[in-house]
Amino acid sequence: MNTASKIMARTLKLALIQMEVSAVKAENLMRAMSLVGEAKKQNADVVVLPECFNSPYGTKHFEPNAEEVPTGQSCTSLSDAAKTNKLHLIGGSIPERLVDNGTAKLFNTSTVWSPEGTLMAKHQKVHLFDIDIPGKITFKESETLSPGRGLTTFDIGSWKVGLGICYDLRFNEMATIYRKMGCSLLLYPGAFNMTTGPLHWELLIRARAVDTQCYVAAIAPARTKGAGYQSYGNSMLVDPWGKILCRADADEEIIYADIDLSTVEEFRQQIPVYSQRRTDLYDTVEK
Ligand SMILES: O=C(O)CCC(=O)C(=O)O
Repeated sequence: MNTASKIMARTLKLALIQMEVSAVKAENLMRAMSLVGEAKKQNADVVVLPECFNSPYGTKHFEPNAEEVPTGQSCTSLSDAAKTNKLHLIGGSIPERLVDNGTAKLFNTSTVWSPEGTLMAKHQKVHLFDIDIPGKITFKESETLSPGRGLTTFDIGSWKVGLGICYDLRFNEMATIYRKMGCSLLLYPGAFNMTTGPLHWELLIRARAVDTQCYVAAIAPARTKGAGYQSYGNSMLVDPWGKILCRADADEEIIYADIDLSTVEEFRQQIPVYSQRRTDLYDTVEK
């Protein structure tokens, strides 16, 4: 996109990078940057990395890999990659260290970079992943992370984009509010696991798409043999009809799809559920 068309772009080519993540941060950063370069060669306008792309996903990895935003090493790499390749880059997520009222806290944070390399937005995961399925998976992000306190949108061309991280995908109220704020595309870097992934990942992504009448993309790390947390993978992009436009399997892969604002507008016109809502009987509160 040139500068003029960027302002009004109604179609975008998205690249979702389902990358393999190792325990070595420098390796992950190099790998991410090289995959962003590969996506650029395929003419991607918007590139999205997975949740926790700079370190393995797991509570013991958050503190040693945490960085300040936007001055840390991972943000510097993301800014450079966006600027070098002249594209919008959503930096999956990283563990963020932030001193809040004199107390150091950690967040699971996604950063958004403009083609000039500037930080456009950051989203701190709002809903922490605390679950307990006996004999299957127990995970408590809140042991080490603090929850974000706000929702996050940003604009690319004519698109308003709503951002969430992984467990945020389960909360339809958040997606509904993004729709009410004018979003047409929702992005969820995420890393579902082998218990919840097979049953819920596709179901939730398609449900959020049909409910909000938005394009929805979810971007996972590749599944790595021997890793403590087995990512389900299966990154995908779904259109407002709930149709899967592209989908990865478990391994490292970049998947691509074109999105068009006309599809959003037509679907909303043809099945106009938003104007048919009985807000006299119910509503989603937007504070
Ligand atoms: O909701 C799930 O099943 C998985 C969520 C998750 O892995 C996360 O929030 O990082």
